[in-house]
Amino acid sequence: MTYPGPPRPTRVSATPLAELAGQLGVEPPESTAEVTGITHDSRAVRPGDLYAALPGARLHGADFVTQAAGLDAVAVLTDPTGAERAAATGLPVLVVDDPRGRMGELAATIYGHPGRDLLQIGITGTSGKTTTAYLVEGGLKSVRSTGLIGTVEMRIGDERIKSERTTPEATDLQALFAVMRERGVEAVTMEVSSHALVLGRVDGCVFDIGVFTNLSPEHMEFHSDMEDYFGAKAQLFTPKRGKLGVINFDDEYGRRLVKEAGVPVVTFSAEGHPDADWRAEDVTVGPMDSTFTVIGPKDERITAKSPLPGPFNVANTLAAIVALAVAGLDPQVAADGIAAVPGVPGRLERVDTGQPYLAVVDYAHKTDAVESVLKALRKVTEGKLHVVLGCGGDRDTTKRGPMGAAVARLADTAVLTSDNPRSEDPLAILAAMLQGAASVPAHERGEVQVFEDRAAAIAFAVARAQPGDTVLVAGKGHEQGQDIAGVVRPFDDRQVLREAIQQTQG
Ligand SMILES: CC(=O)N[C@H]1[C@@H](OP(=O)(O)OP(=O)(O)OC[C@H]2O[C@@H](n3ccc(=O)[nH]c3=O)[C@H](O)[C@@H]2O)O[C@H](CO)[C@@H](O)[C@@H]1O[C@H](C)C(=O)N[C@@H](C)C(=O)N[C@H](CCC(=O)O)C(=O)O
Ligand SMILES: Nc1ncnc2c1ncn2[C@@H]1O[C@H](COP(=O)(O)OP(=O)(O)OP(=O)(O)O)[C@@H](O)[C@H]1O
Repeated sequence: MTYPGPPRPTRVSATPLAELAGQLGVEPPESTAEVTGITHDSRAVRPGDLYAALPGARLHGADFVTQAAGLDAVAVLTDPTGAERAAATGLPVLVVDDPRGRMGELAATIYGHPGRDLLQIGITGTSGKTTTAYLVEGGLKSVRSTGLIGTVEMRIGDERIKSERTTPEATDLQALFAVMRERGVEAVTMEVSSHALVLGRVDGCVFDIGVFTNLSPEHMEFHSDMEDYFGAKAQLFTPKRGKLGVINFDDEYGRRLVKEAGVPVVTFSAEGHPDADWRAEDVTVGPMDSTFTVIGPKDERITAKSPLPGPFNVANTLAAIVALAVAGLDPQVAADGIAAVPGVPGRLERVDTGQPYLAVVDYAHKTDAVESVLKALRKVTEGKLHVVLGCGGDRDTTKRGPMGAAVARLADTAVLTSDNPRSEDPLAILAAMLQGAASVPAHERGEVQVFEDRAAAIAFAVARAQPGDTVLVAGKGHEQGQDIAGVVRPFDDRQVLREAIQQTQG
């Protein structure tokens, strides 16, 4: 299948290859080639592109130069190990030690620094990036033409494009910014993952506002330890990447970031901490939303509503209001726009077929998120809490035990099941979760069941539900596939849950 890549701008002025060589500080090749685009993926090459042939963990882009040349790339950027293969195509080649680390700045040049014409708001943190991004976009919408980039989708105004990952590669990101600029977008809100910060995906960006939500153990297959993870996130709050930070004062790592950030910061506290610049007070948590008052540094008093349940969504909502306030919006206008957001796909998304109990799908797939969402639902459920949960394969293995323990402790019925086992044996993943569940003392533990088949697990949880109970299907959220042994089969928790409920309704 051809990888289509992201949308591309229709108007790009050509950049002489020699100018790009000058930018990289390498000898200009004997070529009059002019570059009108850039991609790191041979399948996405368009005529006039510079093809960045990158060394990867599995492959080397230089193995695909023939395809790139066949699609009319005009030159290749690569590292010394790819140089010979690239030169064999006859195309001019630019060689640098770290092409991945240089392609962001080249992409920004090739597309004419589109980010400079956009208000850029970047959101980072372990949990809450997607939710906060949707809330910021919702608050901005009534006053600016907006773009959104994140895990669920990319939006250019009203056009929606499926996302491949949380933060696109730099070549795709700069092209996307250029398309946004071309279509009159004024402000872009995007999620900035720690992978993106480490792998140079946001090179070429200087965010007007960076938002930090929180930090807890995650991605330990990628980061050596929490210091490394924190260091990656902190990059967004250096002059190279950002101008101003909006930081969660309730989070331990947030308070540390306040001291270590290299840019001015503004703090917020959903717990009403008096030392925070902006704080939430008089919080009333309802079953599906929360209301509160925001107190600002100049004694502003804003009436706010989080359109999603749970105390953590008060924090996400407050973060969004503060980000927009420091961007110059009237905070009450921002809060009103946010209150009207109809929901965020797969984030505490309700499935309602008229059943006498609450049924929700959520993307919680990290220990901290699982704990937050289960505690939040504990508060709103009138009856028992039945939870379906799995852990992904080929990802951070350290969270399997803690997630099993968390669900065993906080749910009345914990139904452990598969969640993208990928190349791993689903039963081995489940065994690790079960071990965690078994570590919870029997008197603190709910019923624990195991179903390798996710649809069977969902049906079991639904069969347990009584009027007033809550069924949570956690982990996949908006996702529409289940990766078993490298084959992605269609699977949408929302649909499977709906069908399971309907079956019980006869
Ligand atoms: C660790 C990581 O992020 N790896 C990314 C990296 O992989 P890699 O450098 O090892 O690439 P590779 O597969 O060896 O291929 C080498 C090169 O050959 C190129 N290639 C390959 C095949 C081909 O036909 N033609 C071609 O040109 C590839 O585009 C690549 O440039 O570059 C690839 C190309 O862009 C990415 O697809 C890949 O993301 C993988 C799939 C991934 O799963 N990343 C996840 C972990 C990720 O980035 N997650 C974050 C965080 C999400 C969160 O917060 O939870 C995200 O931002 O999404
Ligand atoms: N501020 C928060 N604190 C703790 N948990 C949260 C917070 N916001 C959301 N969550 C929980 O984490 C899940 C993921 O939320 P969201 O998608 O907004 O975060 P994310 O940072 O984009 O996550 P990911 O990196 O996994 O895509 C939600 O479904 C919810 O259960």
